[in-house]
Amino acid sequence: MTLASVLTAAQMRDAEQVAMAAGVTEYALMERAGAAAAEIIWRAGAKRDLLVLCGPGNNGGDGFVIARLLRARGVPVRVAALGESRTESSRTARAAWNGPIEPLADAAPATQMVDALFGTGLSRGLDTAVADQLAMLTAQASFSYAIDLPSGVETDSGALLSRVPAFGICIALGALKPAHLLYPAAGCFERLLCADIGTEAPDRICRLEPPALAIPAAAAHKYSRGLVAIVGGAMAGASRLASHAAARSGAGMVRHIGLESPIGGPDAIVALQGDEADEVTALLSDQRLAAVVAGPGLGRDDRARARLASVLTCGRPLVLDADALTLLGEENASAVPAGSILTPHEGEFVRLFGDLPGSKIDKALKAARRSGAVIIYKGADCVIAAPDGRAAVATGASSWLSTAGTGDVLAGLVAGRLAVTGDPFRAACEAVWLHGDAARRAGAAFIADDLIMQFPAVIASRL
Ligand SMILES: NC(=O)C1=CN([C@@H]2O[C@H](COP(=O)(O)OP(=O)(O)OC[C@H]3O[C@@H](n4cnc5c(N)ncnc54)[C@H](OP(=O)(O)O)[C@@H]3O)[C@@H](O)[C@H]2O)[C@@H](O)CC1
Ligand SMILES: Nc1ncnc2c1ncn2[C@@H]1O[C@H](COP(=O)(O)OP(=O)(O)O)[C@@H](O)[C@H]1O
Ligand SMILES: [K+]
Repeated sequence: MTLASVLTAAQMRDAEQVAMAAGVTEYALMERAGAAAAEIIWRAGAKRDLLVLCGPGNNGGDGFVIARLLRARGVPVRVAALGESRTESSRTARAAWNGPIEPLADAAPATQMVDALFGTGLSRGLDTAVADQLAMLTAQASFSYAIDLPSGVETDSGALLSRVPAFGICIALGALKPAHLLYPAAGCFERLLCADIGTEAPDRICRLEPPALAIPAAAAHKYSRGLVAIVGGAMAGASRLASHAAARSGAGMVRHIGLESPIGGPDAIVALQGDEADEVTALLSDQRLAAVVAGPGLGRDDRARARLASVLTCGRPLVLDADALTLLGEENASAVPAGSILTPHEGEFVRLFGDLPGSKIDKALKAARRSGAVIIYKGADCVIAAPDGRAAVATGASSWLSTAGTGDVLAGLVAGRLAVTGDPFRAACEAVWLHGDAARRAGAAFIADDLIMQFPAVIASRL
C-alpha cells in the first residue's frame, strides 16, 4: 500500500485487523497515529498554545495522545472532551494524559486547534450545539488540524452530515479515505497530509499521482508515435479543440474528419472532409489508427447518429465524449467496444448510467464494469475507473477549468495519450493529470485554447 491508497472505513478497519493479527495492538496503532499527527502539528505550529477536542471513540484517543506528546515538548496544551471515552484504547490514551479535561461546551479558543472529535466511526451528523462550537473554535484558531477527517464528513461518500468548518490541515491516518478526495468534504481543508501508521492494504483505488512519461524511441516515426482521428460534426470549434489537444499530446499524427474543409488551427493537423457516414467509415478503416475521438461538436441529429454508428463499428480504440455520450445514452452504453474510454460530466453520466448508488468512486467503478470501458467521471473531483476495479481520483484541480471547451480539450488529450500508450487506464490517468497541471500553469481566467499551449511544457516536466 502506498500513502496514496484510498480505503473505505470498513477497509481501514480490515487493515487495522491485519496489523493486529501480526501482533500490533490497537493502542500501539493509536500511539503511532498520535505521534505522526503530533509531529506534523509541531512542525506547523511549534509552541503556540493548542486546544485539543477529543470525542468518545478512537479519534478522541488519537487526540489524547497528541495532547500528551505535544505537552511533553513544551506546548501549552488544553484538552476539551465530548463526554466519556467509550473504547478501551481511547480510555488508555485518556488515562495517560495527566492534565485537566474541560467540557467541550465550555472550551475557549486557542491559537491552534485540533479536531479529534470523530473520524471513520461517525455514524450521523454532529448535534447542532457541538457542530457550532467546533465551527467557532476552528474559526478563532490561526492553525487548525482535522485528525483523520474533519468531524461531520461521511468517510465513504464525502457528504457533509452536519456543518463542517474549513480546516487548515487534514491529517489522514494510515491511508486516504474517499472523503479526502471527494467533494464537498475535500473542500473542508486547505492541505491534506497522510501519516503512515504501518498498516497494509491493497491499493486498487488511489489518489491520481503525477505520471512518468517517456520520450519517443530513437527509431520512432509518426505512425509508431500514434495516429489519432477526430470525427467532428455540426460544431466545428469543439472538434478542432480536441484535434489541437491531440496534436500537442505527444501523439505522432492527427486527422480531423469534419463536415467542412479546411478546419483552421495548426497546419500539422490533417484536415479531411467526410460528410456522409460511408465516407467516415472509409476514413476510419485505416488499421494504423490508434485512437478515434467522437463527441465534441458531433451534434445530436440523424447525421450525427449515422457518424457515431460509423465510429462505433470501426474497430479502433475509441474515446467518446459530449454528444456521443448523449446519443449513446438514448440507446445503450453497452454498445461501446471494449477498451474504449468514456469521459462524461455529471449530466452525461446520469443520462448514460442512471442514478447509481454509492460514492462517486462506486458509481464510476460500476459504470466501468457495466460498459467494459474506462470511465473518466469529470468534475472538481475526477474519478478514473477501469472495468477491472482499479480507480484513481484527482482532486484539487483549478476551478478555472469550469469554462467552455476544456472537456473537448481533455477528450483530445486522452486520445493522444491512448495512441501513445495503447493502455486505456494509463492514458486516462496521464491525460487527467496533464490537463490539471496545464490548468494550474495557465493561471486565472484562461480559455480552453490556452490549456493546449501548456501541454509541451507540462509533458516535458514529466519526462
Ligand atoms: N483504523 C485504524 O487503523 C486506526 C484508527 N484510529 C483512529 O480511530 C478512528 C476511528 O475510531 P472509532 O471507530 O472509535 O470512531 P470515532 O470516529 O472515534 O467515533 C466513534 C464514536 O463516536 C460515536 N458517534 C458517532 N457519530 C456521532 C455523533 N454524530 N455524535 C455523537 N457521537 C457519535 C460513536 O457512537 P455510536 O455511533 O455508537 O453512537 C462512537 O462512540 C479513526 O478515524 C482514527 O482517528 C487510530 O487510532 C489508529 C488506527
Ligand atoms: N470546478 C471545477 N474544478 C476543477 N475542474 C473542473 C471544474 N469544473 C469543470 N472541471 C473540469 O473541466 C472539464 C470540463 O469538461 P466539460 O464539462 O465536458 O466541459 P465542455 O463540454 O465545455 O468542454 C473537465 O475536465 C472537468 O473535470
Ligand atoms: K476528526
